[in-house]
Amino acid sequence: MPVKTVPNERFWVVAPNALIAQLGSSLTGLPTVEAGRRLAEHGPNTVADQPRLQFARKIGRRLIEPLVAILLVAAFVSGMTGDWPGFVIITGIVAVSVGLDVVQEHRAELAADRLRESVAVKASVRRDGQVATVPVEELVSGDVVELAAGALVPADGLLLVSRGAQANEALLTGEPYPVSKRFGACDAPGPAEAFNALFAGTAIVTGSATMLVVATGRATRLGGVAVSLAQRRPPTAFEKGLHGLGSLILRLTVFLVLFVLLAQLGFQRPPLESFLFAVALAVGLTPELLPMVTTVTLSRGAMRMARKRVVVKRLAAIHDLGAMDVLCTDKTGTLTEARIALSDATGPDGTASPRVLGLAALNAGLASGVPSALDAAILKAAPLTAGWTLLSEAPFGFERRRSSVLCAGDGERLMVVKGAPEAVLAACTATEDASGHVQPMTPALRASLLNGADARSAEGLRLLGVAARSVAEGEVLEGPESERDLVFAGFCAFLDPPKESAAEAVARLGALGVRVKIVSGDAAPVLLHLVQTLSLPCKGLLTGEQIEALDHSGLVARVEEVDLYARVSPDQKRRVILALKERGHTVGFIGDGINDAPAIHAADAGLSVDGATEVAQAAADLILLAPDLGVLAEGVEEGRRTYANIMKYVRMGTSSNFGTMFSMAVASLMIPFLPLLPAQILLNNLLYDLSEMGIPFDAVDREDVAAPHGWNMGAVLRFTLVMGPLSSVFDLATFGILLWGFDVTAEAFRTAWFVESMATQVLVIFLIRTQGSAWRAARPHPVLVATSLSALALALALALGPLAPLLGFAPLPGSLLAVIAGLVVGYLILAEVLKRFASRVERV
Ligand SMILES: Nc1ncnc2c1ncn2[C@@H]1O[C@H](COP(=O)(O)OP(=O)(O)OP(=O)(O)O)[C@@H](O)[C@H]1O
Ligand SMILES: [Mg+2]
Repeated sequence: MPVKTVPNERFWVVAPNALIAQLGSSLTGLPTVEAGRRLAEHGPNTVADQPRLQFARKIGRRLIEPLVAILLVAAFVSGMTGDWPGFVIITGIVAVSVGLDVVQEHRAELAADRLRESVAVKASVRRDGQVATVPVEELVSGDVVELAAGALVPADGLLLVSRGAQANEALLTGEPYPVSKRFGACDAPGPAEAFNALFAGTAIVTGSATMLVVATGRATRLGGVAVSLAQRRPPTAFEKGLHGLGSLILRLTVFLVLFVLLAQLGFQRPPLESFLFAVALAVGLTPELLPMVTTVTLSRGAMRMARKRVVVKRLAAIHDLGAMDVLCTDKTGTLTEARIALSDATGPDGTASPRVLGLAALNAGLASGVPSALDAAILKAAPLTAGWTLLSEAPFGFERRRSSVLCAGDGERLMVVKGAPEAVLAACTATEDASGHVQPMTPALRASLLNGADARSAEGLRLLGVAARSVAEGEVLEGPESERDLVFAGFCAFLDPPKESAAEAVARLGALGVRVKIVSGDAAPVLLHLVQTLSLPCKGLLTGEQIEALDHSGLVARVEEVDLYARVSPDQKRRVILALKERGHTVGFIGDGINDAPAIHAADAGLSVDGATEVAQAAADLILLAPDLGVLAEGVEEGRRTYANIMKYVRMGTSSNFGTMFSMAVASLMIPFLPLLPAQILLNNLLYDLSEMGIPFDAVDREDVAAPHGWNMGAVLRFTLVMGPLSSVFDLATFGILLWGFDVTAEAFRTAWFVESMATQVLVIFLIRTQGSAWRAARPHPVLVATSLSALALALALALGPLAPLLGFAPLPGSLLAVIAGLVVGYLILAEVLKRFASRVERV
């Protein structure tokens, strides 16, 4: 039977039964075979490109980069004019550098993708009449999926059942507040008003739902566009810095190259050769390996973090982790064991009360959706009494901090509410103790009950208030407004032991220059008790109420000295993060709940843990497979390591490489022939690039990981202004000695200079890679040693070996080689001395 799998654009106006029939499905879902067939026909439920396409696109993008395009033109011109060695070298260089770059980068990205897949989101779907868990990519239209609070909606679809479901559709409509989703007929003109439909990219924040999948992948409303928009983040300070440096180099290059070209033409040199020389200079000046070095370094960082059980979802977040100087965390699971157990249930008079526990169990057991940790603890202590049925419910909400059920059993109808003590007490008009003694609620009584709750919280117990009232036959639970006139029954108290290892982890982070702040929905006394038990170095306290009274600038003024935030709502968590960012901090946030997602998203480094709610995991950049703050300290060090290695490449590029190309430009104006042929410059550049392929693997110094760092343009410039000229001075000295000391031919001049500049450029990495004494630093990684030394050996072999005449090189006398060796050693000694001066301001 052919099924129409792309139905009506406005699918929500179609009656559910008709839509199910149209999609060839049923209430029990699709057969697995049929789902497989549809998956093969319509493709996976994803908006990302296939890897092969990405690869082709990457190569294409490289080839149209201006410099590469110019090189290809240059190769063509060389070929036309019969300069075959030039043609071969130029095309060879383009092929090798584009190839190396793309292959390395692509491999790195694939590896990172594989890691990411290990935390990919799964969906609960009805197949063959049973609920199965499949990766969201395998969903097809006609599937029937179950969605619980905290789930991301995996596709566009029609609601078949809603159990108090509310969705956050900010991505679709821009509306930040959750909207109610209900089953029923709807003739809304657009998706924003379609209360009976759910859309991919939005999230269920309360309640749960069953959905018939109507559209998947690119066929969804948000399709490719909005998803990628949502994933695009503003660049980090480091990325902006690199970009700024890139455009500075580009401008310098354009200036230098135009100047050289005009001067050459002014001297009436052959135009084609002058043009090629200028192009080669431009190629030599560009840090073309920077994207590759960045990606490979980051992806190696991601691999190493994976070994420590941290999955990196967004590669650049490793930098943010390294630059992070404030880490905000929620409490449960990171600072506590998250083994929540019921301690006791007491009536208003403080005596043990089985009735409170029974009511709490009704509330916890009858509520639909996944039970929360607190619910699970209640049900473990007191299983749900048989004979009660759920009539309706108002699921838990983090702003309201209460959850209610309306249920029937034992010949009566009851509304049972539980939640944060103050939130429950606010809706109570009386109290009732175990013996049935009812007392009207007075402000004094409420205050004394709250005081009692605070006192117990101060012992580290987590408290929930429980209240109920009987409900008349006709009355329904219409949502939070119905939670009124309640009779307070008592408290349930829970234990959640502090994690011993947390104290050490916080201390380690502190030693790395990362300040830890706790941002929790729990009550202030609980936080204070925790801080005391673990002796955490946290001071100051703000509660959600106090934050509510502050505007943004008021909060910005307070966040610096306050480390504890209690009873904060999801939006207030986000506000705290934004305020800290405004103070110039690089902020991390770690959390696992629906309530943490906005803050995770707002943070520079958003962190979550395995098993956290989907929305939290989706918002996170990094996911800890074990909820342990300790590995985070290692992640921070890893982030700083990648930064240090990328900076090695940047420093090399801006100083030694830049100096060499600069002196080449100057020399070309002072001598009657080209100091290096265009093809030789390109070869020089290619070998130099090869020598640096090992940088991402290199070890870094202790000092590089000791403190947070950010991009520092001043430091980069200072380093360049000291080290660049040093390299130029030695090049020009070589140039003088060659011309006046040895009176060499043009070919020998080029050979000598090629050898000298290769040796200085390649070897100086062993000095620049550390800011301390080269011989006392962490040992260079064998890969770096191998790439550097083999690039140098290859350079010497090409310049002095049998292929030399083909490349335009000539043999050199031994005395000249000895002089060159002396110059190289002199340069390295001076570089080692001057680098300290050059990088002094870099530690700020
Ligand atoms: N299932 C529930 N039913 C009723 N009330 C609840 C429920 N879950 C949480 N609450 C109330 O809402 C408050 C805030 O929730 P919760 O403590 O989970 O926030 P949080 O910010 O995630 O805390 P933490 O920092 O401990 O992770 C709780 O202290 C409790 O009073
Ligand atoms: Mg939490």
